[in-house]
Amino acid sequence: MRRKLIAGNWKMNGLSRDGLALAEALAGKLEEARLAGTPPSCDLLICPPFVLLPILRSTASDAEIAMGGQDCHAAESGAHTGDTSAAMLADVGCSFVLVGHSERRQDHGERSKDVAAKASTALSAGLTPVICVGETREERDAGRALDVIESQVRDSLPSAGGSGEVVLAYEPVWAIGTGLTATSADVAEVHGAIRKVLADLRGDATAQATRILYGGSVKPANAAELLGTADVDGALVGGASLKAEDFWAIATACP
Ligand SMILES: O=C[C@H](O)COP(=O)(O)O
Repeated sequence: MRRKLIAGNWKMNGLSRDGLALAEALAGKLEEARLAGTPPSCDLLICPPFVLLPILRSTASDAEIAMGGQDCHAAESGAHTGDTSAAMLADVGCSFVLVGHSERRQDHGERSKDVAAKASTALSAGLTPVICVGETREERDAGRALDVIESQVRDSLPSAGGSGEVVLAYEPVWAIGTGLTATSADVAEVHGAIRKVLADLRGDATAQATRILYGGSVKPANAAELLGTADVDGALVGGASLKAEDFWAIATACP
């Protein structure tokens, strides 16, 4: 049984006071729910901007909210101005890191082989990489969505020698921040295809144990349907993760 994971990607939003207020509001909701004997049935993860991680560390860890970075470098350390290593993320309390988000692929020219290298370094640092994949509108309209996603999964997974949990996140690029979402049928088809690739590469047991998240305009209003879709093991939430009420409503929509 895969426990659902609701992950908030705050992207490049919020100053320290905003981040702290958001984390504290979430922690408060969790505490209330635990005291009432109704804790959410999912794991919670927040991925704030790098500079907020040390500031949020104790609030997150006291509330048992996992923290993740939004990216890491593929190298362990060295002359990489402006970059952050996986070990640095672990050092400030992260247990996850997003890799290969479409905004990184678009804005920074990251290719799947770069994503695989980052995922591999993340595993070595003891982090769980959340490997993001997804097709563009043009690719879907051309009937190439499944091919594109399958090849992104194959090429973005760390080498088979790497051990440790990975999480996959399917985010159709055209659904990110647009208010558009894939239909449940499309999501089920893509998630099923991703699980098949995982089974092919890593075997059935690993494929069945691996969480595959959906991302792209997940909101309180559509969360229950998306989270109830076959092979959907959680959500990677952007805009709606910036409001504690909305993120909490998504978390509590987990079946
Ligand atoms: O990482 C999160 C995704 O890019 C989804 O963002 P969104 O929920 O604002 O569409």
